Amino acid sequence: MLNLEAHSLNTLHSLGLNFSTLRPALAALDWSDDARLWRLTEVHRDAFGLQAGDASSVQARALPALTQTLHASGENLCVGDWVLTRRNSFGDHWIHARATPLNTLTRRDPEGRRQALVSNVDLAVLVMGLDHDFKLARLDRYLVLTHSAGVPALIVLSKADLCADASAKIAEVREHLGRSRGGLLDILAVDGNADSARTQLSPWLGLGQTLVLLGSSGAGKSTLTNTLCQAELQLVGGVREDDSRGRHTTTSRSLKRCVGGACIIDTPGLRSLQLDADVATLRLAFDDVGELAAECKFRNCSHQGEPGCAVREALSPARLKSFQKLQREAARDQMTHLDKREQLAARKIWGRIGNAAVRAKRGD
Ligand SMILES: Nc1nc2c(ncn2[C@@H]2O[C@H](COP(=O)(O)OP(=O)(O)OP(=O)(O)O)[C@@H](O)[C@H]2O)c(=O)[nH]1
Ligand SMILES: [Zn+2]
Repeated sequence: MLNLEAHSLNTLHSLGLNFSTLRPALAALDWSDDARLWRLTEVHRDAFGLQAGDASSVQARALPALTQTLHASGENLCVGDWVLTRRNSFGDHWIHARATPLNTLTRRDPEGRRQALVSNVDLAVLVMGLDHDFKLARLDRYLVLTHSAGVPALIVLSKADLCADASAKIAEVREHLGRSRGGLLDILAVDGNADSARTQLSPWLGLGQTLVLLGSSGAGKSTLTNTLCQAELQLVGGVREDDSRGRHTTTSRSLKRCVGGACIIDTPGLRSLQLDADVATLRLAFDDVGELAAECKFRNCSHQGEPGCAVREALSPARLKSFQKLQREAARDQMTHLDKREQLAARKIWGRIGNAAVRAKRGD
């Protein structure tokens, strides 16, 4: 039975609980034997950090039965989840249930397995530095991630204090994204160390909101988190001067409460973001391509050079390149094991033919 008297709604709201939308998922859980509701705020190797509405926090482990059930459906516990625990006779907390999340940002790990990064978020803040970190193709990729999860996104260009003309950079991003909407709310340029960053982001920092900061290592996520929380909560790492790459200071996702009342999940910089989006999802995320494609001369236009291609005409070449790259990735991920073996075999044959041709030319 849903036992929320024990957890004052107000305090749970301060942890980001949206009770009206999450109620069905919570009601479906096993609340027997004094189960307690927590928000999962940290993921460690074999334990989870949990916070309750009254600001108490504990370390807990997940019951193998829960982990296995989630695993079977390609899911895993992640920061942002709402979970129930019970204590055993030693007083240890064990997670036995998880409320089905309202949304989950998911990627594929290097082995191709689905990996939930964060769940139940209201806004994804895509942080990109106005130094060597600035890459439009990365934004395209992150926007597919957020769009396919149904999470609105805000682009925050950090290190504006190091950039001679931050407004021009905002304009560059706007031009690149063209008429794409894709759940993008705004584009800001901030100095992550300055109080003004807090003011700029204040419309999104209200009580009950959960924000997740995403971006590469050294982009300035922890710096911004500290400013938004007005405290030195996160270790801030240096950037290697030669390439502005960060040092991966943040090693796990964790949830902080910021001054305006919102909760902020800072994530470690992702070295690679392999999307978990199929070709159809990708088309939805690139709504600008879909819209323009309707105006192409040929209905099955591949936008690779056909005459009368509205996509090539109106879309920025860099955005089209992103779309085509991500489309190839999605198609490859969608291939069956057998398809992949066949493709590999074909590549080997072409490789051998190529080598033979080279040898013949050299007269070996
Ligand atoms: N001048 C300036 N420096 C910044 C700004 N934001 C971050 N930095 C610096 O950039 C470096 C990396 O910042 P972090 O906040 O640790 O980057 P991160 O994205 O959290 O990196 P990971 O934890 O590795 O994912 C630090 O030396 C910061 O001081 C900014 O807006 N202006
Ligand atoms: Zn076309």
